[in-house]
Amino acid sequence: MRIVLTGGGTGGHIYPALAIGKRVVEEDESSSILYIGTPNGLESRIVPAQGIPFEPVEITGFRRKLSYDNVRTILRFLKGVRRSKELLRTFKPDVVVGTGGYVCGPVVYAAAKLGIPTLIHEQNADPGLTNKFLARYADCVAVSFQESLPRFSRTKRIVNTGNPCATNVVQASRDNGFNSLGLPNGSRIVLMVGGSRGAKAMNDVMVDMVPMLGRLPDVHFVFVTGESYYDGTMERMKAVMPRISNNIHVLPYLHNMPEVLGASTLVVSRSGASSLAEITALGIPSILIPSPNVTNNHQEANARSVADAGAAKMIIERELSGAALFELIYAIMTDGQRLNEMSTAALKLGMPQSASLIVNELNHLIEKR
Ligand SMILES: CC(=O)N[C@H]1[C@@H](OP(=O)(O)OP(=O)(O)OC[C@H]2O[C@@H](n3ccc(=O)[nH]c3=O)[C@H](O)[C@@H]2O)O[C@H](CO)[C@@H](O)[C@@H]1O
Repeated sequence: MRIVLTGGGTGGHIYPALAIGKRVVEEDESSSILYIGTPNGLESRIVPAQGIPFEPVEITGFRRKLSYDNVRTILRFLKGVRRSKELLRTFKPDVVVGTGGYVCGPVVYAAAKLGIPTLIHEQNADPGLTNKFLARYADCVAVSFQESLPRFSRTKRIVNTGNPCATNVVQASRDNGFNSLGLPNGSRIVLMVGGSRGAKAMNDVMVDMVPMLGRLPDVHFVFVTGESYYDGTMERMKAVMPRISNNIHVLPYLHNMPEVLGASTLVVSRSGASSLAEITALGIPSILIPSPNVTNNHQEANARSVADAGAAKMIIERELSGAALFELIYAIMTDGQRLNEMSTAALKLGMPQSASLIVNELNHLIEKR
């Protein structure tokens, strides 16, 4: 298969695209991938580092209010469409896949106008602006949450495929997760992580909880602060407890997140779409603290969907405190039946086969052409 992937801005748009590319190559080694992204976005570093050919297209986003910048954005969009058409005519893909972010706009639109089959993937329960615009041009919209199906009514085909990041985590080794933390297999782990960049509000609460954690002596707490917050958080923890106990493990970032997730009993997390797909695919009970700093508060919609199914408890950031979070962790970790019930509910939502479902859709689109 010759496939163009496009998506960018945050890891939340890039990792699903890469997971789809990985599955395409697993199914057919002779496949060729071209990734089209913005020249300065995160994708311009992540994608070439994985050995995938990358071509840039300049684009900026629309402002939600009427402004002169929007005129410039439209002109840049049209230029982006011309550039995308050149790249597509040269690469001659069988199919084009967009996973959200502004850059998808010109690329998927250009592909549709050239008659190349297109699929867009929406990660969030509340769809993004670019995907809403592209939905009427794409041949297929793949969503990750059941409740976003009605949000794409003017689409040729719509399917719930889940988020392909889920496929990566179920392939990972749980034993490696314990080993990498230096813990015996089967240790009970509470993993707390504030998304790919860390979250100050969650780090503040980690510090507040340090003196309380002795109440759960058989539990290991793995606190992931985010690279930029690590030094400050460590300093504050040491001020509270000069010799941090052996059951507290503080790390700036986890490069083997799928393995550590596999080893975790409970996860306390932001509710970014990929994180939720990973947690549910593994059937891990969770406490979700949505980031209030995202468009349309979409992390709360993501979290609500998982909490309503009984797989998670949600705490709104303004109601977050060390004491409140610890009481909830304590209640869940000391109630085996509740852990089992939450785990079963999470597994029901999880879609570990997501990447194959999407690649099947791509094969259908190509056959139909
Ligand atoms: C702040 C922000 O705008 N977040 C948005 C961003 O997600 P953002 O990229 O912040 O978060 P996601 O939860 O979607 O993805 C994070 C990814 O990073 C990985 N990870 C994280 C920490 C770590 O130490 N190691 C590691 O590997 C996770 O396993 C996951 O695969 O795009 C998502 C998809 O549109 C949205 O739902 C989020 O609301």
